[in-house]
Amino acid sequence: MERIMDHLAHERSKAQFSVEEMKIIWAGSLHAFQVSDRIARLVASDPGFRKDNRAVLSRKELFKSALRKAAYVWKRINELALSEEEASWLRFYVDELAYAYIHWGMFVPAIKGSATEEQQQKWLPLANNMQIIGTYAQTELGHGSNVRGLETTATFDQETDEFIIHSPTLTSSKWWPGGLGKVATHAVVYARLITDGQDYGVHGFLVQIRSLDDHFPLPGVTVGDIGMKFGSGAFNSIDNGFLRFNHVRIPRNQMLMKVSRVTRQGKYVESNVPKQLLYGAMVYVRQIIVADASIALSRAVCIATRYSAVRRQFGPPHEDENGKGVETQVIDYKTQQSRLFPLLASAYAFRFVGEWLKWLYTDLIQKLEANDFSTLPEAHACTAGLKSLTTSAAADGIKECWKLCGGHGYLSSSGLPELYAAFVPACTYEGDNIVLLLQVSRFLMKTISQLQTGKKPIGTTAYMAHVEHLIQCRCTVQKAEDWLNPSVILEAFEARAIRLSVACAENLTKFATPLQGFSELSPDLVEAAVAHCQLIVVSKFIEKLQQNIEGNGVKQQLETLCNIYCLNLIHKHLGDFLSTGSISPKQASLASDQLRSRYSKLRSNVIALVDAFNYTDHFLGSVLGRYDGNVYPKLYEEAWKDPLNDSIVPDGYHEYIQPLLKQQLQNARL
Ligand SMILES: CCCCC/C=C\C/C=C\C/C=C\CCCCC(=O)SCCNC(=O)CCNC(=O)[C@H](O)C(C)(C)COP(=O)(O)OP(=O)(O)OC[C@H]1O[C@@H](n2cnc3c(N)ncnc32)[C@H](O)[C@@H]1OP(=O)(O)O
Ligand SMILES: Cc1cc2nc3c(=O)[nH]c(=O)nc-3n(C[C@H](O)[C@H](O)[C@H](O)COP(=O)(O)OP(=O)(O)OC[C@H]3O[C@@H](n4cnc5c(N)ncnc54)[C@H](O)[C@@H]3O)c2cc1C
Repeated sequence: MERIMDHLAHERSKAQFSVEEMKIIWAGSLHAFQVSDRIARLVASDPGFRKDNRAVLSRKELFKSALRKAAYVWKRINELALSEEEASWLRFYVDELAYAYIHWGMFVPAIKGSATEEQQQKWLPLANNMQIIGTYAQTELGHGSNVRGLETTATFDQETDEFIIHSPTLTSSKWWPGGLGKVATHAVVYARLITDGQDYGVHGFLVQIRSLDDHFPLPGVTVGDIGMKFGSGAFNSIDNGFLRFNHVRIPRNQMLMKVSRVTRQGKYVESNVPKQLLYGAMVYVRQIIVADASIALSRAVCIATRYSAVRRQFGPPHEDENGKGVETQVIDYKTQQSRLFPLLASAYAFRFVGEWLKWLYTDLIQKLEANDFSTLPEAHACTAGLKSLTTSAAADGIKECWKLCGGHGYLSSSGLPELYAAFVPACTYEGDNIVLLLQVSRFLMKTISQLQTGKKPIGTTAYMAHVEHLIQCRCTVQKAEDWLNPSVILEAFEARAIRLSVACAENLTKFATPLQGFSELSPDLVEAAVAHCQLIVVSKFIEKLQQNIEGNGVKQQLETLCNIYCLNLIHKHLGDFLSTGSISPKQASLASDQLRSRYSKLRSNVIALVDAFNYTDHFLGSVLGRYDGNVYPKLYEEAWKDPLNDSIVPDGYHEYIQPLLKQQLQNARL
């Protein structure tokens, strides 16, 4: 036991940089670090937030436990008079999915984004004080990605000055909204607005669905839970629900009227803001999900890295600090490094691009307030594309981390199966990842076509202004060290991205209609979108390194991580880089040489680099990822806690095992 604890301490002593300074870089600022650190400790030390083994709880127990914690969170927020920032850290570290995620993450933002000032004044205090609990009811049984295809109707009745909300078919039943099944009292419902016999498409409506007295559904409302989801704990603490309306009436002023409104006379009036602002809550949440992807991936990487330093298999006998013969730490196997270190680098890369995206979103909101809608298409493309890229990579990365831990990774007590099950739906919710990449490609094709009209591309597409150079430039790498030059890396990624996009644009012209072309070429368009999004991540990582980064050795570690992130992408997408002529086979081979050498450089720092995430053992929830590396005794202890070990002889022995054994013994004696 002592030996293992000493082992991680030895790993930490090898770090070539200041972990405390890196913690601040990871958190984003000294202030962010201090607040999150304080709240993380507060949560970890409060028995009310203890994490039971969720995998062994029944659905009802799990759900009730999430309700209890959500209520306790609210109590502590009020008792401690926490600020909004502190409250969201508290919810984050409690780490139990519950209705509050949708209430705060989607219901409140939808009201803020789509309601008029007057409507906000009425509804926000109710929501902020939790006098009502809301959900976001957009998806239907028959329609998820295709929002324009939603079937629920909101028909204006001029006589009573009301909208009649109705589910005309089974497929129009709302299906999936979190917190809807058993908790929410209200919902922002997306429905087709019909007035004067005309269908004006999908709009948002605030609808009360349950009584605030006895919690029963209101007349005309049928509501329930959609059933168990993948993974034993994970998302099953949330009541994703179904919802059907039978001519439910709401006052006219419960239509969210910032984008357009219906007058007392039933006239549909558009405002001067683009209709896409109705989708504002999705842009907001996609941006948060990118940050969430870096957190989910970094949790898994932290577990796999610490465990890989503890776990020993094979190898020439080494001597430990006490001169005792020991096997090789699995982290020293080059295969382990080539699977693990790019994930560590990705966690950092996603953190920085998430930080930038938060800035882009804040900037968008400021511009929207000043009636400047010019950056909305780019914000949509960036949030959609980066949500897709980072969640797909994080979900795959978490799964890889579990395999990196061998058999023990498959145990619930490793924390990895639940982390995976809880995170993998991020590839689907808030927009299916492929559908979102197709949105990015549409934006890219539009940008390329506008180049011919002389319109200057801005923001993340600014590189497209150099199309002529990027189409024909040759990569200048001659030796492996040349790959450490950021401008060389950037140009290779820009060349690959633009060449894939231009090829798509040229191929699209070969089809009878753009629609047909988009359909036939969609796999290529998705690849072009991925290349563009990877370029954004790469360029934001490089930009981060150009900032003033303080702390002993911190910048050097980030440079190594950035190199690993970029070179590993080249390695993984070699087909793209070679087929577009962005690099040559010889340069590809030099990139691989450089990548190997970066792994060696990083090796002695990896434990400290995961320590910089500053995750408490409570938050990590993993025996394998414990800070002290005391894995084996704790695994043994956890095994004893399994309900099957409550009794020596299992329930069922007398019914099923004993008679069987007896019968077989008798048969043998005969
Ligand atoms: C909730 C808390 C979050 C915190 C996260 C943290 C932790 C996570 C933990 C737990 C998470 C818990 C819960 C998860 C919640 C999940 C909630 C949901 O899933 S809500 C439902 C989300 N649904 C979708 O995302 C549907 C996806 N589909 C769409 O978004 C759209 O329909 C579309 C595919 C993008 C558009 O298709 P279409 O081609 O029909 O486009 P139009 O509608 O005609 O649009 C035309 C025009 O508008 C542009 N545009 C589209 N979307 C947007 C947008 N959001 N913003 C700005 N602009 C947009 C589009 O590009 C077109 O432009 P143009 O080409 O110029 O005409
Ligand atoms: C855990 C979880 C929580 C959720 N929470 C909420 C919530 O709170 N509120 C809410 O309203 N919704 C919620 N959703 C629903 C979610 O937003 C939808 O599932 C999502 O938008 C995808 O839609 P879909 O399920 O209809 O998939 P589909 O669109 O049916 O996708 C199925 C397949 O078709 C492909 N596909 C679809 N369209 C195209 C296309 N045009 N081109 C190429 N391929 C295509 C997709 O790539 C995918 O492979 C939640 C979902 C999950 C899993």
